[in-house]
Amino acid sequence: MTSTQTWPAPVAAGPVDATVALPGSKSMTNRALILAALADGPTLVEAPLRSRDTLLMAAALRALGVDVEDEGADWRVRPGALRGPAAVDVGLAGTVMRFLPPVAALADGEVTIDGDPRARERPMGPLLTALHRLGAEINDGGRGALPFTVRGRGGLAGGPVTIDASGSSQLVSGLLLAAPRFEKGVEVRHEGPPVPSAPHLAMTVAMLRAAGASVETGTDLWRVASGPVRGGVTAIEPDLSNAAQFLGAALVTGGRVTVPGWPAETTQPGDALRGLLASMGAEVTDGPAGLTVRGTGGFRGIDADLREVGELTPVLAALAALADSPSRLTGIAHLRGHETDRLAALVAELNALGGDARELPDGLEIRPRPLRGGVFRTYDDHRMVMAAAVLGLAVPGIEVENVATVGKTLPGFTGLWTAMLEG
Ligand SMILES: O=C(O)C1=C[C@@H](OP(=O)(O)O)[C@@H](O)[C@H](O)C1
Ligand SMILES: C=C(OP(=O)(O)O)C(=O)O
Repeated sequence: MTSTQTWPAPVAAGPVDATVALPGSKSMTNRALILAALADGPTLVEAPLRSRDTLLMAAALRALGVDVEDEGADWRVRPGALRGPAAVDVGLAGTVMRFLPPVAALADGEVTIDGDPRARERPMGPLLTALHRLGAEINDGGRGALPFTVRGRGGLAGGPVTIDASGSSQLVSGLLLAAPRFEKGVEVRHEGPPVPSAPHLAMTVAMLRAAGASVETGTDLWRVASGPVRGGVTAIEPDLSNAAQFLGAALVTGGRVTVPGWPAETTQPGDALRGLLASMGAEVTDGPAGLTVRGTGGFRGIDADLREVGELTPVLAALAALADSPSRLTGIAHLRGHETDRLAALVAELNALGGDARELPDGLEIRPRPLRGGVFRTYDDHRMVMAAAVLGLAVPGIEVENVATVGKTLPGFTGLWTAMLEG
């Protein structure tokens, strides 16, 4: 997925004025696929995201015996008897590497699971230990990381388990999503520093309940009863985290961007953009046309705890570098285990353009300074491409390395970006 050519991030010629329709949510699409694979009948997944992360999930489920077929813009999923032998490639998708192994443990046969070199470094051990305690046989050579083999026996006992999910909420979501199919369901208790990404855990619970599962929650506690998973129709919302760079463009250029189809109620963390961009000085309005963000001229930095919405950090950091006052983004130590060490990558790339960013133990401090053009490295991280594009609106001469890596969640990004700038 790498290319040696860079992408010249376009400078905004003036205030943007655009409506940007966004493809489906990665997080909802990959949860919908897992639940559909475990259901007792077919599911129509409406308006799913088609990107590297979701195509890898679809391929992984097909390898286990699930039928995932295009039906126009939708996906029709027909569950089958889960079976190995199978080889699964998770790429660099956290959702695939954490949601698929519990499903593999329900299969009959061996499932080998591997991914990109960086995926082998992302937090995984607590999930493997938990699965082992719940009755799975996994051979990971003692590494607690990819690659590993799940020796599925056609079912899993389940029951109570304690896990340290401070490295990633997905370690919990993975256990919960497959749990209706465990013989005893599951009771997951978290022990350790705080679990990040609370909205994503709420999304897991909401989507399980919508599929008919019985879920109880407490503080750092989730209980899913054993029982059937219903098929039917699951509509995927637009990806609100992928709205960040487009709405941010309104702020940077003093323009206006509308995202149609913004849900009135949602568990997506991107919904927090409304408050975050407003506190930077944007005017945010909700109407029949969608969510509109208007930049009113200059904009200020923020002091924000992003623990719940960590995936918004790269774009917010780019905005912070262009703001009128300093920013502190905290609660995000776990971003060191994302697609790349995002704290280190953002500091390195902002400072290479003349910026003043530094790492905090759990975040970033960014002081706006005049920036210059240069090559912006993206570390196989889709959100580094998005951050670079935001900077490029105001800073001439930014050349984005390996722009294709944005296809992890938004393959049409450069087209959408150019169309937004053209109005
Ligand atoms: O469950 C999910 O769909 C996600 C959870 C979050 O992971 P972490 O809790 O590891 O940050 C988020 O950053 C990721 O983009 C998607
Ligand atoms: C952290 C992210 O992805 P993943 O699902 O791979 O964890 C992200 O999309 O910002």
